[in-house]
Amino acid sequence: MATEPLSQKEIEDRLTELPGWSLDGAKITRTYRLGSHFAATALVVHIAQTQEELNHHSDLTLGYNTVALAVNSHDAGGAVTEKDFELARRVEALAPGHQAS
Ligand SMILES: C[C@H](O)[C@H](O)[C@H]1CNC2=NC(N)=NC(=O)C2=N1
Repeated sequence: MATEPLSQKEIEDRLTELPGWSLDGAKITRTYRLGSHFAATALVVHIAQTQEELNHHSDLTLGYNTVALAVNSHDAGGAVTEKDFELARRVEALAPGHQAS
């Protein structure tokens, strides 16, 4: 079930498959660096579309040329679930198209 809390080991195992992602407190996080503020803003819009499709939403932070995500599952009491990793994988798949690193 995608909304079951994952164990620490399950989280760590999944993070090994997601370079750049880490566990920060109770959320999985990643910061992308872009070539400009406009490029970072465009990535935010694309991520927002994806989050709406998944009905799963991160805390998105737009910097000068960075986009940071931090996510866990409210419906699971703030635990990390498979839905968080589904979002992370979808963002990892779309980020290269934005020349995000
Ligand atoms: C009512 C709505 O479907 C739920 O609140 C969705 C929306 N987006 C969500 N986002 C996150 N990160 N966790 C959730 O549990 C969640 N649930």
